[in-house]
Amino acid sequence: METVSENRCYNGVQGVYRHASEACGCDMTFGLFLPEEATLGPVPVLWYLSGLTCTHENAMTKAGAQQWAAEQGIALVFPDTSPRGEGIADDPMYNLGTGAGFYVNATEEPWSKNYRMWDYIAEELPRVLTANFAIDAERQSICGHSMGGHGALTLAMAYPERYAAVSAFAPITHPSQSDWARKPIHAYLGEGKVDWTRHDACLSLRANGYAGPMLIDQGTGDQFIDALMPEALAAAMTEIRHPGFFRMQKGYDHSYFFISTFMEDHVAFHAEALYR
Ligand SMILES: N[C@@H](CCC(=O)N[C@@H](CSC=O)C(=O)NCC(=O)O)C(=O)O
Repeated sequence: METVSENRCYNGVQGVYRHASEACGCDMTFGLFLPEEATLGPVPVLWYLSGLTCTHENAMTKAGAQQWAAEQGIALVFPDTSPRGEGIADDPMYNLGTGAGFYVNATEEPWSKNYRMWDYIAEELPRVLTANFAIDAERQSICGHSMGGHGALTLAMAYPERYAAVSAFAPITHPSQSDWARKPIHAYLGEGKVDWTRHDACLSLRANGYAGPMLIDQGTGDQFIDALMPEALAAAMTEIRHPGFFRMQKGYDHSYFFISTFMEDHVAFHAEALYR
């Protein structure tokens, strides 16, 4: 593993690292914030899954999460959103290919060789983190934004024993019905072949339930709200009587100004679940 950079940050270290990924068949870069407590022993970790067009860098530099994670003694991991680089399949559309892995294991050509973001996030990167850093694999929690909110919700619902809690900022809630997500997920997994109970949070919630803590923030001024379908997740949560928090935040859009405004709440929410 290669250290790309390390900067002191809120008494901890904000690092960027690169490693050869087996799951994605290429080098992958991720950001990792380690609080001061990591110098004494393994610390809990909060995953942040980013949205369309993002690299590991967007949330790391714009979400303002480190100060709250430092207060709680929690590590933050900022993975990339897709495999990328020379020889990796891509598409001119911003919601397919580079920056748009949608947290699935592609089965269709030309994507299946590299686009295995589900395995990368659920299997490979956790191993890399615990082998190289003071991270406690028994205390993980997960959040995300937009496409990353979809990833966080579906992974948390698939592995309820692994993640202490889930939260999302403006998640794509119902990808089987969303103009943003249906087409790319069909490209990766094949139209008519998608197990939507695994890759659609609303359908997963209805099919399998989810007992963990859940916090959703959605801006009322979000320019992409039609594709995100917050009403679908609110309905699914209500139907299964999930005791989660679903907050419509007046006037907020889809940007990192929205995310950074509510990041303190999300980190505190995960800390409560991780230290329970
Ligand atoms: N290219 C599109 C949308 C780009 C965009 O808004 N991306 C969001 C995530 S959207 C859902 O997954 C984002 O986080 N961008 C990075 C950032 O730093 O803001 C367009 O331009 O309309």
